[in-house]
Amino acid sequence: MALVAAPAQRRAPGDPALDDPGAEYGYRDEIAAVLLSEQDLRAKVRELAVAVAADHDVDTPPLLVCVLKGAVMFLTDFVRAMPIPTELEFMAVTSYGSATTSSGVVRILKDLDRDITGRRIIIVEDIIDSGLTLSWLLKNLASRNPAAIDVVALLRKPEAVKVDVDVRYVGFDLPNEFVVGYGLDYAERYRDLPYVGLLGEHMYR
Ligand SMILES: O=P(O)(O)OC[C@H]1O[C@H](OP(=O)(O)OP(=O)(O)O)[C@H](O)[C@@H]1O
Ligand code: HPA
Ligand SMILES: [Mg+2]
Repeated sequence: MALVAAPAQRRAPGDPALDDPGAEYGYRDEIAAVLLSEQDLRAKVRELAVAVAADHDVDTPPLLVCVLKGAVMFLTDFVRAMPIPTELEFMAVTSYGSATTSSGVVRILKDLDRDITGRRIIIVEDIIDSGLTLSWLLKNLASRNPAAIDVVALLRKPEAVKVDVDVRYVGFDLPNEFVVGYGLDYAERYRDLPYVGLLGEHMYR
C-alpha cells in the first residue's frame, strides 16, 4: 500500500500565509497540517466496510471489538457503512497516556462484557504504531477461544512497527509522525477533530 505523503507545507504557530486547520475547532496554532480529510476518511471507511463484509456471512454476524478510546470514531462510521449485521463489544486499553511514544505496557481499563468463545471476532483499531497494543490484544483475545480473529485498522505506520502483527484490512499507511484527530489523541485532546492531522511539534517537544 502506498504511503500517504507527508505534507510539504506545515503551518508554524502564527503563520499568516497558511490556513490554520485547528482554528475552527478551538485548537488555534496547534495543528501543523491535515493529512487525511473528512472526505478521504469517509471514502476509505466505506471501502473497508464493504471489503470486510464481503468476507463474512450475513447469517453469522461478526462480533466487532472496538479498541477504546482511539477507535471510537472509526467504529461508529464503519458499522454504519457495513452492509451486513454486526454485534458490538468495547474494550478499553491504554499504553500511551500523555506521551507520543508507547510506554510498552498495555493496561486494560475496561474488559469485554461477554464470553467470546466460538465467535468470529473483528478487532477494530484506529492505528498500528509500534504494534505492541495489537500484538498484546491478539494474544489476550485468542486465549478466550474465539472461532477466528481478524483485524481492521484504519491507520498504520510501517516505519514504526516493532512487533509484526497479521492485519487483514488496513486503511492508510502513514509516515512516522505523531497524528491526532478522528479519535486519536495527545494527552486526551484532539479526538474531536473530524480529520487526521499532524500535531505541531511545538505542542509536545
Ligand atoms: O501500536 P501501538 O504503538 O501500540 O499504538 C497503537 C495504540 O495506541 C493508541 O492507544 P492509547 O494507548 O493512546 O489509548 P487511547 O486509544 O485511549 O488513546 C491507539 O489508539 C492504539 O490503540
Ligand atoms: O500517532 C499517534 N497519534 C495518537 N495516538 C497514537 N497512538 C499510537 N500512535 C499514535
Ligand atoms: Mg491515545
